[in-house]
Amino acid sequence: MTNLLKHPQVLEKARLEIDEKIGEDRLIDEPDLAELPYLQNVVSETFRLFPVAPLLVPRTPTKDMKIGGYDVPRDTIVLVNAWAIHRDPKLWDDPERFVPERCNNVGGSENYANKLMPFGNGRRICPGAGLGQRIVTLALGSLIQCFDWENVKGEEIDMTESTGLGMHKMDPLRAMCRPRPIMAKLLI
Ligand code: HEM
Repeated sequence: MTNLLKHPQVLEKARLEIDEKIGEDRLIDEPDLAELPYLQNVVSETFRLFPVAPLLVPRTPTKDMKIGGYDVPRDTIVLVNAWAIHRDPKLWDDPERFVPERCNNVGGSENYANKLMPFGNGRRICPGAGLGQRIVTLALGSLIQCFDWENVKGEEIDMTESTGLGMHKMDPLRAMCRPRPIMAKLLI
């Protein structure tokens, strides 16, 4: 939601997609997500720039090994910096910019699994990845479908990130929302 308020043109595009595909007669539901590729891209691009677990989960190799040319003795604590990989200019064009369109190729020919890893990667990848991605997308889609959103007048959105194992905003988001007509239609 913070990224959407920072980029109103993205919010508008996501709202148009929802209005066109779902309409005003019913609420967005889980099976609809397949028909909402732009909304999915918004979530993927948010996970790229702001991965929930920026260092994934610490792992330790069970035997001596080489990783990326470095000798790593067994039992070493290995951290994968997904945050840095997600912002590596060798992997992404203009990596600091929030551009959901760049995620159009997820699942396509480009090997996203090796560079977009908000749920980790390989054998120990998050088993709840599909569920987690769907829940976040459905929650965001519902907020967009049901409310008009805008910044609190006169307030700049502070994007400073917290430190720690999980990433959240230092300064919680404050935003204004107004119910859209669909709310009156469905609730009354
Ligand atoms: C947006 C939601 C979620 C995010 C961002 C997320 C992220 C992650 C990450 C980064 C890891 C570590 C992967 C690695 O070390 O390479 C992980 C592991 C794990 N996640 Fe999730 N997760 C989410 C939702 C869920 C849900 C809904 C479940 C269960 C229903 C779940 C269950 C697990 C379990 C059991 C592991 C440990 C896997 C292992 O070590 O083999 N996660 N998750």
